Amino acid sequence: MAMIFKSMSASTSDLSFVRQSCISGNPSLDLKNRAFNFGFCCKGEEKWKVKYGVAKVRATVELGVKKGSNVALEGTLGLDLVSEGELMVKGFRGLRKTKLVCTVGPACSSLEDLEKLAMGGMNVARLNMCHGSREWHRDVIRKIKKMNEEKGFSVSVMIDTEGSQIHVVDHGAPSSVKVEEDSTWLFTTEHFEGSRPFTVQANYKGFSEGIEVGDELVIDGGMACFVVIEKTGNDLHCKCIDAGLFLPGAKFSCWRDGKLVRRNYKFPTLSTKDWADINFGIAEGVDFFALSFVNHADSVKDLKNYLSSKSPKSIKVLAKVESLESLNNLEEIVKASDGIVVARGDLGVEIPLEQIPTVQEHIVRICRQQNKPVIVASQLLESMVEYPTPTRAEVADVSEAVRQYADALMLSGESAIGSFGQKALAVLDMTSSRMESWSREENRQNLLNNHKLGASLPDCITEQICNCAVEMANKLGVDAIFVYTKHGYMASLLSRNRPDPPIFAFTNDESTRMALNLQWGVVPLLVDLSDDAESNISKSVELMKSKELINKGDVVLVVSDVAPTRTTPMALQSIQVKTII
Ligand SMILES: Nc1ncnc2c1ncn2[C@@H]1O[C@H](COP(=O)(O)OP(=O)(O)O)[C@@H](O)[C@H]1O
Ligand SMILES: C=C(OP(=O)(O)O)C(=O)O
Ligand SMILES: [K+]
Ligand SMILES: [Mg+2]
Repeated sequence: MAMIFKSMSASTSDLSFVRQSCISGNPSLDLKNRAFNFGFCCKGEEKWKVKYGVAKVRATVELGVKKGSNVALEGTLGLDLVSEGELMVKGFRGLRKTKLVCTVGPACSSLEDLEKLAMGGMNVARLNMCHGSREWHRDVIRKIKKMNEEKGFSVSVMIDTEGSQIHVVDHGAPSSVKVEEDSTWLFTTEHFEGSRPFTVQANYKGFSEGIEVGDELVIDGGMACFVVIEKTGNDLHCKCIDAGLFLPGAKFSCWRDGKLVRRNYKFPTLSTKDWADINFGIAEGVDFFALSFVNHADSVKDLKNYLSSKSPKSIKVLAKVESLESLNNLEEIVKASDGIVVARGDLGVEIPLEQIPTVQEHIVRICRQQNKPVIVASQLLESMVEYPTPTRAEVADVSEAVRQYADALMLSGESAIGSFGQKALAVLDMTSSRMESWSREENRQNLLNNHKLGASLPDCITEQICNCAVEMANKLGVDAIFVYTKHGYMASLLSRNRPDPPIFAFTNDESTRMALNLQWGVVPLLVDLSDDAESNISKSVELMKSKELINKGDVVLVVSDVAPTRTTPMALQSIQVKTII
């Protein structure tokens, strides 16, 4: 029995719903009265396929999917469920290039919610070790891994360290507290239980070192502002000069004559707790560490050295740029890291808010020059923590990050504690897809400057091959780029040029696959690769064809890199253009 129906108006999530239900063998799949804008056919009871671009004929059907049938996991293509679904529905050009990171918190930590986020396009799940117990995080990581394994998702896991920073541990109230103009407050390290009005407790004894009478304390980048009126010992007596709010765990910066006062705390970038969290991450097999409050490249190098001796798999290290110091050492930090997080939350405490946009643009540019993935983070859709729609300004901010060709966007509180996490993810998805297609139409990637990376001849050859491959792919308007990669390097060099078509990166290394989830425009696939490059190419083309992911007439540009062997004693890097017949 073959069923075919074709009709109008629905979204990818409907398709995802259908696929998901098939995989979990949900017999109560209810397709009645649901309309779709893609064709759909079910051959026999167990197999089904989706084709895009078919005629619009309205119909409703019921699907007889056998309970427990394993439809999406057949074959060995190693393409994740979500990319496959998107590709079928939207075609090559419809694949979103910008990657999406969601912070997992109490609002989205159930298996069901994690699956919805994965379906909605979450590429990387971030766990912030500032919050929650290690047991809580372990439970979430295991759920994600189980979901990947059993349902065909490919969501990477990132652990974000707590790091050390001065903040307020108590301000006399359990949640936020209002600060009225002219009210006077005591900032102290004296430990007290319960609440004491107009008293805030700092977490570090030397918190007031270098602060003088007349200095201004700016809370959380402008939530409230105080002037220091008296200093007794380590304690500061302050008067509020700009009313606002004190949030739990608020942070502050000190200003004198309109300039930030730099105070030299000797906090280690990685505290004892952070090292314990890193060991925990290694044991749980996470894919990324995001290192908070990196000031120098050395702390990144230390962690990378530690991981190379202690972790059985490759784990990438991202540096979070969120201090003034890190901006001064930016190039060295970018060079030492596997990627960067523009952590605008804390950055906004350390530098004037109005400088954030230019600093962000600068960091994104440096990262692309150095070929390192970059995540733009914090407050992208902050109002969606409470409301179901974003502000127009937030949508404009997201669009700007996409226009700058950042690799990834990140949700924090929106997904961790917000009531509309899935909706916020959908806003990122839609907004980035729209800006990407506009950028393609405008040919904006021509504006990227092609910074030369390689010094040695082999490196220069690889880089040139990738630059030229992208130029060719764009000019020829090919449907897809295929690349075969062990460590992801060639895939990243292609991604750096922000090509029009998607980059399908075939790798036989699971950690490379998970790392590439963060890279702009790359769809990673886990496959068996042999030493024979030609056979790898023909096998993957055949597999894609058999799944009707590529069709007759499609043009694919293939970039391959063959290491010398005993029989062919020379390295061979090539660009081939294949027309599918
Ligand atoms: N694992 C967690 N458990 C509880 N709350 C969390 C967790 N992760 C994040 N949150 C909440 O989400 C908010 C936003 O997350 P994030 O931006 O990562 O942290 P922060 O605001 O501390 O920098 C946090 O303030 C916190 O209230
Ligand atoms: C991403 C950030 O770090 P965290 O949420 O851990 O403070 C930030 O400060 O913007
Ligand atoms: K953190
Ligand atoms: Mg931060």
